[in-house]
Amino acid sequence: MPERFENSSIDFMGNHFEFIPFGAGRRMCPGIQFGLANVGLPLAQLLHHFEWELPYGVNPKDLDMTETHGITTSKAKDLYINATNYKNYGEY
Ligand code: HEM
Repeated sequence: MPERFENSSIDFMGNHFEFIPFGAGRRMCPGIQFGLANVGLPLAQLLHHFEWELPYGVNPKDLDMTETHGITTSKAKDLYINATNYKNYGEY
């Protein structure tokens, strides 16, 4: 639920312990800027170049968003989505 941080003053720079993806304190991740660039840029490219849709007949309300717990949190059930190149829509 990333939207829980909307309109919130909580940041990820190690000052608020409810959200520390890069750790905190003197052993905090030194690769934070490199890491952020390598999340933001590929994500922006994927969103820019593809149309993303659920497979035919799948209702968004039926998506199982159950999480598993480990070193990182991930979805318990795989998410299947169709990526269509924007070129097929004749936009470029
Ligand atoms: C989105 C990407 C990344 C995430 C989420 C991440 C997260 C973390 C976390 C949680 C820690 C432990 C901090 C602590 O103990 O308080 C850490 C440590 C570290 N990270 Fe990253 N990291 C990322 C990318 C990178 C990159 C790109 C580099 C190097 C180019 C890097 C290098 C390091 C190093 C060397 C440490 C150990 C720091 C120490 O123990 O003093 N990380 N990282």
